Amino acid sequence: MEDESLNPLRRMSSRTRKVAPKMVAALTSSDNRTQVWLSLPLSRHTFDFELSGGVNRIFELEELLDAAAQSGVSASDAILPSKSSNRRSEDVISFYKVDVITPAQKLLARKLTCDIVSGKSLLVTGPNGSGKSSVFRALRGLWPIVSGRLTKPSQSINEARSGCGIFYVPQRPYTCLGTLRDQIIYPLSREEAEIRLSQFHGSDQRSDDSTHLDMHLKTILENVRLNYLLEREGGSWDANNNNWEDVLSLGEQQRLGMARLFFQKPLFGILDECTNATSVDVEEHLYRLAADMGITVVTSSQRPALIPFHTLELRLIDGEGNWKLRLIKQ
Ligand SMILES: Nc1ncnc2c1ncn2[C@@H]1O[C@H](COP(=O)(O)OP(=O)(O)OP(=O)(O)O)[C@@H](O)[C@H]1O
Repeated sequence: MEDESLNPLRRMSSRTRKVAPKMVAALTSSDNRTQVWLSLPLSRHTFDFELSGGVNRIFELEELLDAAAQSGVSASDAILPSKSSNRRSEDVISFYKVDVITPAQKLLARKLTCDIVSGKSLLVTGPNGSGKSSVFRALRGLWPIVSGRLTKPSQSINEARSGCGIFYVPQRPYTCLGTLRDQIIYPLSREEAEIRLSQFHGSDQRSDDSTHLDMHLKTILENVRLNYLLEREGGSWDANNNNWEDVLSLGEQQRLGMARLFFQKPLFGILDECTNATSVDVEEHLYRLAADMGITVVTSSQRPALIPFHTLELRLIDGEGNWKLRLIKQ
């Protein structure tokens, strides 16, 4: 277990935690970083903590600046950890010096350092076998982080959006046993989905929740251009097909995967080549929807058409540990 007393950032007072990002911001825009840090007004009470935390943050900042210089990205815009003083840990996925290593001990990304901030989507690119999916495996916790630090929003319900923090959509979504409705609300049960939906709208309309849910799902189905599925099932959400995987094409399954994303409406959507079997125009439409819904996407894809939907590109160069960050747009 981590000894909290050894971590100066954890030892900071809540006031200091609020102030620290501002200091880092001030530090960033200054040539004389240490001087700017120490010139901030600090009360006697918190000075020791702030100084020890500050020294560590200076070291971290310098390492991040080095990483930015190596990667050719404008550090202030892309990878600095706390540019906005308002940023909450729930609003960012942060890789800090993470070594992405396969279970066979092959190093795919060395000291990966990158902040994915809410509103700034990331596109992960690279040749076959370079480690794109592996970065996602590390992000999902399927592979342990043995070196470096990965922080991300909790999966639990986010008080601001009533959705989950992160939702993962794989290339081939799992089709569950059950009704057409179940295919969209998976992994939630119908009751959980009804509760989730009433939370989305902050409503008390529990009496007609089931109708409300089905109407909402119909809109989502239309959005992912699968409304004909409902018609095909005679308009019944309770249509129960035990072999959805055999009945649906891969492109349809992928659009169902995106329907799940839109139902969950998370802060971050992790999209692992999950639209590559759809046509480019449908794919673009789906990404526009995600942006309109305020979902920040982390995408693995080789399709150039998706570049404009992202702020940053993480390129895994060779599957030998080398990577590069590129700012696509501000
Ligand atoms: N469980 C595993 N154990 C050992 N090696 C693995 C494992 N999973 C993946 N790898 C290896 O890690 C490397 C990166 O795989 P990954 O699936 O991340 O590549 P990718 O960039 O997503 O490839 P593609 O573009 O083909 O989907 C490959 O050489 C792969 O064989």
